[in-house]
Amino acid sequence: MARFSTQRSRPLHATPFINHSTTPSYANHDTANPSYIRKYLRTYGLTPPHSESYETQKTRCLAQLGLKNTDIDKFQYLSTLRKNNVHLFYRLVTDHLRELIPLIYTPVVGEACQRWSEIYQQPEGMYLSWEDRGSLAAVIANWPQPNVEITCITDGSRILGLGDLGINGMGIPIGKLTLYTACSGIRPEATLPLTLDLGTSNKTLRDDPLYMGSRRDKVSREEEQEFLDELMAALTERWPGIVIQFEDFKNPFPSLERYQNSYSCFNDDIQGTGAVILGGVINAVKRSGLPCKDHRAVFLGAGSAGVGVAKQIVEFFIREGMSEEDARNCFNLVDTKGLVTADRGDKLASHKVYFARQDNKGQQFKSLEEVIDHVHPTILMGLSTLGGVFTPEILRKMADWNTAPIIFPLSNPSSKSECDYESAVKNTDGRCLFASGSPFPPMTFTNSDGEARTYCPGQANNMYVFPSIGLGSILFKTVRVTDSMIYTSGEALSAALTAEEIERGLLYPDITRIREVSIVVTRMVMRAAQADGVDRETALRKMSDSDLDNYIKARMYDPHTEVRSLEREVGQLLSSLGNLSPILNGSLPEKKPNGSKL
Ligand SMILES: NC(=O)C1=CN([C@@H]2O[C@H](COP(=O)(O)OP(=O)(O)OC[C@H]3O[C@@H](n4cnc5c(N)ncnc54)[C@H](O)[C@@H]3O)[C@@H](O)[C@H]2O)C=CC1
Ligand SMILES: CC(=O)C(=O)O
Ligand SMILES: [Mg+2]
Repeated sequence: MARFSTQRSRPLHATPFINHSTTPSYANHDTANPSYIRKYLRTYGLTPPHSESYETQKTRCLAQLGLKNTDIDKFQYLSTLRKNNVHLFYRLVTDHLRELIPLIYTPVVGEACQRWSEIYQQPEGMYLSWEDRGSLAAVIANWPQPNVEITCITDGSRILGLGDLGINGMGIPIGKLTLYTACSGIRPEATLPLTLDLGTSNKTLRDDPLYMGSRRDKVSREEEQEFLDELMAALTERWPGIVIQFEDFKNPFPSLERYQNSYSCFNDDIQGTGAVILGGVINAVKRSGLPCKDHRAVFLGAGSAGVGVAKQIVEFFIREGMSEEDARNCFNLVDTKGLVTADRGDKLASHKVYFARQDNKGQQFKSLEEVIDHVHPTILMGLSTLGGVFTPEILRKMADWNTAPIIFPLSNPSSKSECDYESAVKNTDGRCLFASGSPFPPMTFTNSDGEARTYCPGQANNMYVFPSIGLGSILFKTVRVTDSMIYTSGEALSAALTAEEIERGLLYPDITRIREVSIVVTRMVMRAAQADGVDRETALRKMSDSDLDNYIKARMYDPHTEVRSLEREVGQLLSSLGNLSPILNGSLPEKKPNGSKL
């Protein structure tokens, strides 16, 4: 009798039943599997006998999660669940996005990275070291999943606002890729978390006996570039068309410039952040009642995120009818030396030059307070990693000068947020248009007119766009990720709010709708790719919007239907062999080569 093939057709490429210690167990021992599936998977007898419902599994998981005392315990519980029963993990996450995203992503992933050496339990993702240069393709060949479609790469040198954490930054690619799966349905086995061990400037880590990376100081910029050149070639050689997301590199501008026209890649901190903040700002500007030309923005932080965000908003102001010069003049960027001006006396990093003020008449403004008093901003953005720096005094000034001040403290994790929601609401009498990088809870507040209501903060985090940029690029097999694809993702996000969400005063869609929003944002990203001629799946071009939405939805991994589709596929396979009934009623007719009768 023919042996059953273990290969199944998949919406996105996959080889499901590889059981390798570094990958989640796709041949999972799911207690929901009916007995004939267990027999097919050869897991019969390896799990408790009763085939239980997802509701029962969920009850148990949530109860176990509830028994964990700390956020890190919860983070670890969820990591283990992802490893042991990947479909159950994603069923749980997609059903409880609001509660679970903060545990698998910011803020808790920040603490997890800080304590990675201490809490490490199991391999997830790949580590590539400086010593591996020259052999990166051979090391990458060790990754057991054959059909990777997207990778997220960090060198750990700027993890959230927590500085250089070396290879302990691995929590970030894992967390980001988990969101790719949860939010836009890229199959879990098609994702590759990648951390580069290129040394660390963090001496405390190098001296820590538990640290698991190399003890060398960070390699030079030239060495890093040489390494990345080899890495990009090796990744695309093994997985042609792979989408490559750069994450949390200190000064990632040179790499983006170097690779963006020759690979399907993007930098999430510059571009993803730029797009997501664009989305919120489009809505906030509308809500503020002021035309673009009357806005004045102060950005604390002129790094990857600050400059990336400012550039996207300049583009928005231009599209709203302003000249580029007028649009650029709405922006005032502040770094450690104060307001970025052309005549400040220091050599500006090249990414800051575009925004250097020329109209300061020789005057220099050294502190945020001085800049604020000089500019009287309508928009205050924080991308500085400086927790609490938007003081009550600064917030009150924003409220004095503006009917609806736009205040976005965007640094992560929560401890680095430039202010919290409560302070922003209280010090602006509830009038601020607010969004933060890490989540804050809603609050009730009674304003000076005696009106009490519930206020809901926005979460302005690139998680609203990168999953769609990635999925759109994968589905269209784009040759590169264009500026227009990035801009369009933010614009599409801004338009994705429902009437009810607008009524509630939200600037971003409710997080519980993220999968639904991702379909629309993905479609718009694909349309932008199509307009730029960078798509390779040309058959999709002719689809109407609704057909394309249906196509995207059908291609998205859905953990809830995964067990059902497995049942269907096994059923079809067995019935096509004309041999269904003996399997379904519990016994395979022939002895298997490994001696098992099951
Ligand atoms: N909400 C979101 O989706 C995102 C948030 N971020 C957050 O933004 C923050 C910054 O990220 P990057 O721009 O990539 O980092 P970066 O290191 O490139 O830039 C940080 C900037 O802050 C400035 N800065 C630092 N200390 C300062 C001080 N004492 N006074 C004035 N300026 C100071 C630096 O001069 C630099 O311009 C991080 O906390 C990160 O977590 C980054 C990407 C996405
Ligand atoms: C969200 C993100 O990418 C960051 O904080 O770096
Ligand atoms: Mg980041």
